[in-house]
This record gives sequence, structure tokens and C-alpha cells, in this order.
Amino acid sequence: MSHLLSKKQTLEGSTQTQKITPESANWNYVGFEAHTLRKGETFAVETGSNEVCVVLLNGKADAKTNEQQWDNIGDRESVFDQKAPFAVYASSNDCISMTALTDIELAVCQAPAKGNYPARLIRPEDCQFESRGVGSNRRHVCNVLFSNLEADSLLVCEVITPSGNWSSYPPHKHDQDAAPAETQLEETYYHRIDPPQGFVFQRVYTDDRSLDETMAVEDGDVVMVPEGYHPVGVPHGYQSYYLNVMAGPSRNWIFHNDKDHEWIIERDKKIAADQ
Ligand SMILES: O=C(O)C[C@@H](O)[C@H](O)C(=O)CO
Repeated sequence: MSHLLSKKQTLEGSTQTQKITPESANWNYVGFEAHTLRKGETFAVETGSNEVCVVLLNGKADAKTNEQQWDNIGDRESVFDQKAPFAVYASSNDCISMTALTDIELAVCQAPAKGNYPARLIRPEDCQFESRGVGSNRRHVCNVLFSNLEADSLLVCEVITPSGNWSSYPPHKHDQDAAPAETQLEETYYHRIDPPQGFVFQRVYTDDRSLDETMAVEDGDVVMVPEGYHPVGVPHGYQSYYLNVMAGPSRNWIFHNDKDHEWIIERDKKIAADQ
């Protein structure tokens, strides 16, 4: 199995289904966890030296940080509901906890803090929807903690890719700290698939092919992208959701397209203009 693929785990007595740390991923910035909680259970994360964004992927919960509390948040039964999520952000030396009012699923997104931003609730109306691409490259992005909201390093977004379509495509990368041409951002993909027996394909590759992994990804798996291009293809009959967490030396998503496939962007611009 690829070292970039983390399979979903279900451990007796544990809420945790995924755990990626900078140490386990052999990188410097991004941490990611996924948890499923039964109604009545509580999850808490100490932020330590990180800033943390806990995204309530589905279900309802009471949420709090050391100084604030938000009751009865959550308005999605599934990540495929076509609604933006609720999320809670806190910077260093705080604690985020959520108590499940229904069965819930949480994504815990982490990156180093500078301590600049106060704890806050991110509501669906704070998120930003954007659809990208044409034809079989059409996909729908929800920016949760991206250019819509400030943070020290964390970038968090959700992407729905319809059946038969491609996303993160044409392939792009962001592995050079060379703004304004490109920025360096590590990235995790937390994949969910509808219906859940489906699978998607994700390739992670560099120009010189010293890294070139193509993975069959199943529901609940995480793909780590330390560098390189990282397109996703979704088979007919299945819908894909993924949650991206990115962080790096600067909080700015500037990507570089794979030159071999850039012609597709020009052709698609022409198609869109002709429509
Ligand atoms: O546009 C998309 O298909 C989503 C991607 O941009 C995804 O968020 C990503 O690859 C970020 O680098």
C-alpha cells in the first residue's frame, strides 16, 4: 500500500477513525483527525501550540472553547447534503470540545499557530461556495476557512465531485515556497464516497516522477500530499466528497499547473465562452 494512503480505522472504544500528525506524515505543518461520536459522547482537543478548526461534518452538537459556548449547532445529515458545515476555530492554548446531540462525525484540522486570531464559530453563512470547471471537470467547492476567513496557517475547504467527474484537475501542485509564482502547502484529503462501497482514484506525482503513486481510495481514507500534482477521478455511479486541509510557510494558495495538461484549461475556457 502507498505510504501516502491512510486507511480508515475503527478501533473498539475509540471515536478516532483517522490520525495524521506532522511526525507520521514526515512533514512540518498539517495535522488531521477524523472522529465519529455516538449521541451523548464528548470529544475534546487541546490546541497546544496549534491553531485548530473542528469541522462538524454531520449531525448536531453543543460546542465550546475555554471562553465561549455555542449550543445546538449543525444542520447536515450527510456531507453530501449540499449545505456548508458549522465549524469551531481556536488558536493556541485553548480547548475545543463538542458533545454529540445526535450521532456525529468530526474533522480536526491542525497547523502551527502564531496566536493571532480569537476563537470563533464558523457558520454556514461564513463559508463560500464556488463551482469550478466545465463538463466532466465540474466540481463544487465550499471554502470553510480559506480566503473567506482569517487564520495563521490553516486552509480548509470541502469539494464535491459528481459521478464520472474529475477534480483537482487539470493537475496542479503547490510545493515551492516561491510566491508569487507558487506557494508551498502540505495537504490532506479526507475522502467520503456516496454510496460508501465506492472508490475513487487519486494520483500524486512530481515532474521527475521520483514520486508517482496512484491510489484506489475508499470511504474514510486519507491521502497525504507532501508535494506534487494530485488529481482525483471519480468512477461512474459514485459521488465524491473530500475535505482538504492545507498549511505551509505562508497562508496563500498559489498553485502551478502541470504544463503537459494546461491545454485543457485553454480549451475549456473557449467552451465556457461559447456557451
Ligand atoms: O478545484 C478543485 O478541484 C479542488 C482542489 O483545488 C483542491 O482543493 C486542491 O487540490 C487544493 O490544492
